[in-house]
Amino acid sequence: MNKLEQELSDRLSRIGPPDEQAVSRAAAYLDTLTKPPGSLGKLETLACRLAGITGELRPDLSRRAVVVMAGDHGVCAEGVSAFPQEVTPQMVMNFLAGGAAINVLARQAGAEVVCVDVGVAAELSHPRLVAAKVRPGTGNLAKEAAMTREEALQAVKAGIDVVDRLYGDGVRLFATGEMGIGNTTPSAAMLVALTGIGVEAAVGRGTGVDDAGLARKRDVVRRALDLHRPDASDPLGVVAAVGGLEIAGLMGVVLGAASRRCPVVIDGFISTVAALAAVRLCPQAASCLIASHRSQEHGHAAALEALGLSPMLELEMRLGEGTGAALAMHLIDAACRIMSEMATFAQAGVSKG
Ligand SMILES: Cc1cc2ncn([C@H]3O[C@H](COP(=O)(O)O)[C@@H](O)[C@H]3O)c2cc1C
Ligand SMILES: O=C(O)c1cccnc1
Repeated sequence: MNKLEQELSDRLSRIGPPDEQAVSRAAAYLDTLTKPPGSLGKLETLACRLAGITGELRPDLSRRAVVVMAGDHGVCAEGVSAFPQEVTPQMVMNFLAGGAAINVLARQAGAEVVCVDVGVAAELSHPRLVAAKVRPGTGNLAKEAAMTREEALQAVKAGIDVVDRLYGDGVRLFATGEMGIGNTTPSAAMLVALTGIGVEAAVGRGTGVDDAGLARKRDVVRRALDLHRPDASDPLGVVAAVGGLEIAGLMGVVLGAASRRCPVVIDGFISTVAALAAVRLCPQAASCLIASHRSQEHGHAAALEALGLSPMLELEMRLGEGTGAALAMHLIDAACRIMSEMATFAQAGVSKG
């Protein structure tokens, strides 16, 4: 085992199961509040999950960050996106200027946006950009490996490092976001490799490719899987062969947050595939995941199902960047406020049934 593998393995060994006692205490407390038992539905489930993750009934999740991992994709050469690759760095600059959808929705949710260059093809420099470029874009996965295993490990580490630094600053709630033109194609390839579902079920239109573009994407995914034959039991090998640098970075965000017992809100298709790969690497990490929404991207429902997650929102969104996750933070706030502000039957003098 080399140094990075050893470091990752040490980190994974720190990821534990949810605190079942805290879950039971939260569930019992919810039943003392002035409402029929269970009547707040998924908000109650969420309050219990937050207790299980953090070990606290009323965790302080006021410091929060959306980590937007950015990377480029060699597979864009196959014509798999409706947009050109230069949009990736352009959008990164938009994130840093505060003008993208994720900036708006994160501001509304009280979250900072932390943008990480883990593999943008162009050279970028900005005081607020986290510079962690592993390589300038992946290889074209239809013809060669997206990256080496060592590079995948470096990208995972970049995600863990960002979480560590933010945790040190007091951040206790994380969300996954990404930017990388072409990234629905490697995400679909990873989903097929990890779950065995059909290519048709995994590949969707991403930014909005037409029927010919969709057929090209499916063909590319088939060719890539034929070429690399990734092993589902080796998630690092899967992300290295047919994944993306920002996807590996998001695996690190999930694993880093789980190792700190912090909830991590999962956004759309790409983020969910990254979370699935992280959970395949470390099944215990599943307990820290909060699914935000179901995106319109064709394979997202299957990815959520593979994780056994039920999303809170269905807003017909298909953007990524962490936008659905930022919106779900409002529901996390709602669940926390229920636990701290609602009166009990005894306090309010309301008769229990
Ligand atoms: C302006 C713009 C902003 C975006 N923000 C996120 N994405 C989303 O679209 C890309 C994935 O779709 P595909 O695989 O079809 O390229 C990713 O960058 C994803 O984050 C965007 C896409 C565009 C064009
Ligand atoms: O579900 C997503 O996150 C998504 C869908 C399409 C394009 N980009 C992201």
